Amino acid sequence: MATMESLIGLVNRIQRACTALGDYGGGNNALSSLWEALPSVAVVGGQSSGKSSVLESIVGRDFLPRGSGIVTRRPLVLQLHKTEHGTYEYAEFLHLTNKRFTNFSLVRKEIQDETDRITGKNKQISPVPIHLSIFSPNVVDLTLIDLPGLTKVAVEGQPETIAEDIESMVRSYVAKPNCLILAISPANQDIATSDAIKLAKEVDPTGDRTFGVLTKLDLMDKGTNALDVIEGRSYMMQYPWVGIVNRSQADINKNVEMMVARRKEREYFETSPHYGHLANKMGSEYLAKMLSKLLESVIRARIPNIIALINRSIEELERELDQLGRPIAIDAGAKLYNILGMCRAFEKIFKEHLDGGRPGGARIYGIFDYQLPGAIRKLPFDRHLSLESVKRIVSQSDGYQPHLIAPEMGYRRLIEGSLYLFRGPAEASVNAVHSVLKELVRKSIAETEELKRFPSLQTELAAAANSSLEKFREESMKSVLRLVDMEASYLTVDFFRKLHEMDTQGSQNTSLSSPTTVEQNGERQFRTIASNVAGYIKMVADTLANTIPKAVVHCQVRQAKLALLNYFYTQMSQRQGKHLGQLLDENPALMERRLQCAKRLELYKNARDEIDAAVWLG
Ligand SMILES: Nc1nc2c(ncn2[C@@H]2O[C@H](COP(=O)(O)OP(=O)(O)OP(=O)(O)O)[C@@H](O)[C@H]2O)c(=O)[nH]1
Repeated sequence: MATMESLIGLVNRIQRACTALGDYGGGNNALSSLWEALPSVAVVGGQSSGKSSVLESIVGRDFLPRGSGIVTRRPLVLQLHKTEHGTYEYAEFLHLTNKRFTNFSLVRKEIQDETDRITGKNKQISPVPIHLSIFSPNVVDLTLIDLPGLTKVAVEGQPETIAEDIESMVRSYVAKPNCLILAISPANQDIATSDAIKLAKEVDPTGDRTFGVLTKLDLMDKGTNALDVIEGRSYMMQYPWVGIVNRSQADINKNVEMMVARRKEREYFETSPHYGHLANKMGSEYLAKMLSKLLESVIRARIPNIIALINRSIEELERELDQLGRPIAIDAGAKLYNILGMCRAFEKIFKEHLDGGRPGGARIYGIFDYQLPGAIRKLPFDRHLSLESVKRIVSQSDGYQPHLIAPEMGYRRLIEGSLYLFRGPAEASVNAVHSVLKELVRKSIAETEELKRFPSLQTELAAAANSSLEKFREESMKSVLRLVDMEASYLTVDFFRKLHEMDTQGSQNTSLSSPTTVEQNGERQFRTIASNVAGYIKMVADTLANTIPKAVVHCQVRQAKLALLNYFYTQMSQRQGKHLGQLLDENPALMERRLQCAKRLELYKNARDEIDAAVWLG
């Protein structure tokens, strides 16, 4: 397995990549978090407990912002890289790649500026970490996360909820099972009041991953010492407590060098009557080495889980990318190819609706089987052929000369008037089929998976299809009305010949029946006319009930199947790449999702390669 440097360095590299791609754990990503699986050391403590001093002492440099109230307002991921003895020290920020800081007071300023860039000057906090790498021969390979101090009260400019906000941010780090907790408590306060220990007890009740550090031993009241805590009698932890003596505020004000401070700290423990026997296990240098060894062993133990998470995430991300579809190619030819491919996918679904593979087409045939016959049956022929109406129309048609035999003109007027009524059902059939076809276009677009990514193409495709359907409808309307008009333009003579024969026969029988008055004769003749016309209309109705569907299917349904997008295809083939690209503008949220998935997939694949390489380095 890899050496300590390569494993911690490996995790450092993966952590930096995670943050760069927006994965800094905390569950605020819809995507799984690799960060959360990476072991890290979170530095937790109450305000002014000495966190920053411990960090600076471990690094051996003055580089953290200081001040009253809350200074640390964003997590600072501090990645320490041990370099060859004698090499110069420098720092780099993830957000300022290729810029090396050798002046560490500028590092402090950059931390302040970068903090303000996200949180603004109003002392808010933010969970977005700042990544700072320090390369120095005076450090060990180690990653520490400096978190805002667990504060008690808001100061000027901070929201009342600042204490809860900080605690929930700190919790989002320390609650992770892969996170080691460096709990900083000042020795000059009762350990029972330590904010850090209280929180650690909650998230790590067995103390498996809590590391106790006691600062400010030099500030304890004369005649007192912290041996009860340090030797585990006050609060037993899995790992032994480490005592620290950092620079006092006076030392800081005097700019006492960190290296000098480290030496003073060593001397403090070596000469201490209380801690002399523990001197080799006290102080910030020992703490750093021990933390580094502990972090390396935790990483080593977690590598299999990390690899499993990475492989699982790669599969999930590749599956999602397949669903989201790959980015469309740049050149016009590829764009046109993609567009035509999606149009054909749409047409296939549309035809399946019409031909029975999908449910839509049955509605069209329902129009011919139920709606059209029903509409014809409801036509007001009774009213049009009432005795009164027949009398009126026949008389009007005769003019001053009553008809001699059969009221030819009367018949024509009655039939024409009746036939005109068929226009309604004929038009209604055309419009009903048009509505169904439009609805099938809408449904088919919605059912075409490939189109989901391209709202503009969907809109353009729907407009083109509906425009074609409109043309087909106009054509169909002309055809069906022509069918109705044809019935009026030439009456079927045979029908009336047969009627005449039946009438002649009927009148012979009638002469034998009881005598009637002129009035009754006249009425009977009008009833006969009405009945004859009704019979003719029935014959026409039966004919139209068959011919109208034929015309509608021919002009609308068949055309929709054969030529719905012909005009659209012609337009597309004449469009330039730019216009084609406009059709392929994807839903921005979907593009963003694909981008995030692609970046996260790249991160996981790189991490897998890094881990494979580290494991091979052995
Ligand atoms: N004498 C002495 N002073 C210390 C020690 N550790 C920290 N201090 C002083 O305590 C004050 C707070 O130290 P910091 O390191 O800023 O504490 P902090 O927890 O980082 O503070 P915030 O991040 O601002 O909450 C500073 O004035 C330090 O000089 C120590 O071991 N001994």
